[in-house]
Amino acid sequence: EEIIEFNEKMWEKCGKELRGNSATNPQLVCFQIKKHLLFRKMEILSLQPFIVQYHNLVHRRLAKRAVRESEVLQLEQLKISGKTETPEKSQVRAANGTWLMHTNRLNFARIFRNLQLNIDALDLTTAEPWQILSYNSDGYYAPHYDFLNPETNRQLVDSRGNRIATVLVILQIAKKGGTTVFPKINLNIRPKAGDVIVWLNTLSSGESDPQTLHAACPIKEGNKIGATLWVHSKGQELSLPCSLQENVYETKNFLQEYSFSGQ
Ligand SMILES: O=C(O)CCC(=O)C(=O)O
Ligand SMILES: [Fe+2]
Repeated sequence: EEIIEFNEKMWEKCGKELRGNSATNPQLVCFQIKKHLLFRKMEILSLQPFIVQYHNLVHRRLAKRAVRESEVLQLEQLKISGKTETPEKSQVRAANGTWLMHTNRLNFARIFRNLQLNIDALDLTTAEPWQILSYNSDGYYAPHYDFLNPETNRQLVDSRGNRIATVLVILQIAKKGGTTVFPKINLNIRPKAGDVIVWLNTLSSGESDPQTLHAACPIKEGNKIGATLWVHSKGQELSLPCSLQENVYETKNFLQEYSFSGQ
């Protein structure tokens, strides 16, 4: 991910939750999605960039189990490598992290299948392994773009395309702080455990969308755990809605991939 220069001012929007207003922007609505006799709530937080929040997509109990599974994982990882004795500390990210194959662990596999069933506009198998992030007190993820710089990630981008979308599963929220902030569009999301935030990283031209700059705000109290899938474009350019003007998918029409009823 492309890290931009770190700057404390970027945390300015981290305080209270910031959302668009559907009274002034009628496109910011909440849909009931019907799927397999279940209803899901999908709320549009922003159209450009396209950002949605699925409410309670992952059952509380499953989220808890995945947290427990990830704790064991991190211990295993420490033992295996034998050198990562302290949490990864860097200027850009102060969190513990680990990679995990999509379906290698029972509960993450369940979550993966659940996501794939519900987010059917994206082929999640193109995603990099789960990136599990555990933020302790004072932990954060500095403002960055998930979209890769093709110059410095040539091999990955050439073989799998770029990271068109990010799927962030909130497994546990911090007591205070730890919101997901998009400072350039005045969005500061305080999700619940079990919520899933999905956004597209590109403009309809396929270029990186500069408005997708985002961060995990510093944790003030408690411990936040999230699991990210960075979804690559390869093989699904044609399954995304297209624009007649350009030979690329049209993110504004992404919505039409969903079947929904009412508001
Ligand atoms: O934890 C968050 O709120 C943000 C995580 C993130 O930006 C990422 O995984 O790319
Ligand atoms: Fe990110």
